[in-house]
Amino acid sequence: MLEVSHLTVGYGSKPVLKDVSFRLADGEILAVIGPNGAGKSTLVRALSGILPPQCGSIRYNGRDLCSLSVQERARMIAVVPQARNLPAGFTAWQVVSLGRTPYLNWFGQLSPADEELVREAMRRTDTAHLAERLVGELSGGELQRLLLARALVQATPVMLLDEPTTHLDLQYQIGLLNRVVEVVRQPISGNGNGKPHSPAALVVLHDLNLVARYADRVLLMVDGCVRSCGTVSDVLRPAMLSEAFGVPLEVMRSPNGKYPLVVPLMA
Ligand SMILES: Nc1ncnc2c1ncn2[C@@H]1O[C@H](COP(=O)(O)OP(=O)(O)OP(=O)(O)O)[C@@H](O)[C@H]1O
Repeated sequence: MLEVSHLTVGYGSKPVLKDVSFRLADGEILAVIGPNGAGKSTLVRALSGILPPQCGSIRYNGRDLCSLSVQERARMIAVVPQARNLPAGFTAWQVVSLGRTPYLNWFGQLSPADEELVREAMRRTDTAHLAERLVGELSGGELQRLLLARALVQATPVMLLDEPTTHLDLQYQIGLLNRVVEVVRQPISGNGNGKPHSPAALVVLHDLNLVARYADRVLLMVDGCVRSCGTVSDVLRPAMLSEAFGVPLEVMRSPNGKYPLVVPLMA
């Protein structure tokens, strides 16, 4: 269980996240939504350890993440970032292999088991055919899938994904989120003790209909604060969403009746 309590974080002394609290259970997908500038990426940066808390705490199973070494944290939290400053001269295989860095011995070489994990993650993310390609030659969508593969081989109990569908076409958006669901429900082992472990996934998403389809719970942020946190039907309410996003929105049922469908009301 990841527990964020009364977290206040900022750049310099000015707080951006203010008194943010929520929980994320193992095997759960929590979608973080909110308007531009609400603090979603700042939350990902804080959870990944880039920004230290000004107040409050971030704990996993009671352990304060701020007390961990860089290597310990890398075994705890994997990030699929929005920015892709990947070294252009690396092959796709090398980039995915970097996910095993926190587990490598002093010589820094992948074991046959590590290589098998890399192959499995590349199969699962439909990137196996790219293994020998240089990342500088790949499309945004291909890079996004590689970054998911890298996070998978890191085999951490918590995964943070910051707008992972941004550069993907509709087919790959659905494919990527299906894979996140698959990993959360049927994880791969590789965390050193050989036991598969269901990670918790926090996913920043802008598309509210993908949120409705894929999230177990939703965290709505406005102006650095938690406006609402709960199930999809608790949070995807027309009045609350319209106020948060500043446009009138209606929430209907999808044609198959299974999911809420968020529709902007155009004048
Ligand atoms: N490096 C930085 N230095 C100073 N302020 C920053 C920095 N990065 C973000 N901010 C500010 O923090 C606030 C929250 O930004 P953040 O990127 O977390 O929002 P967001 O919800 O992820 O937005 P978006 O949906 O546009 O990606 C904004 O006011 C932004 O200007």
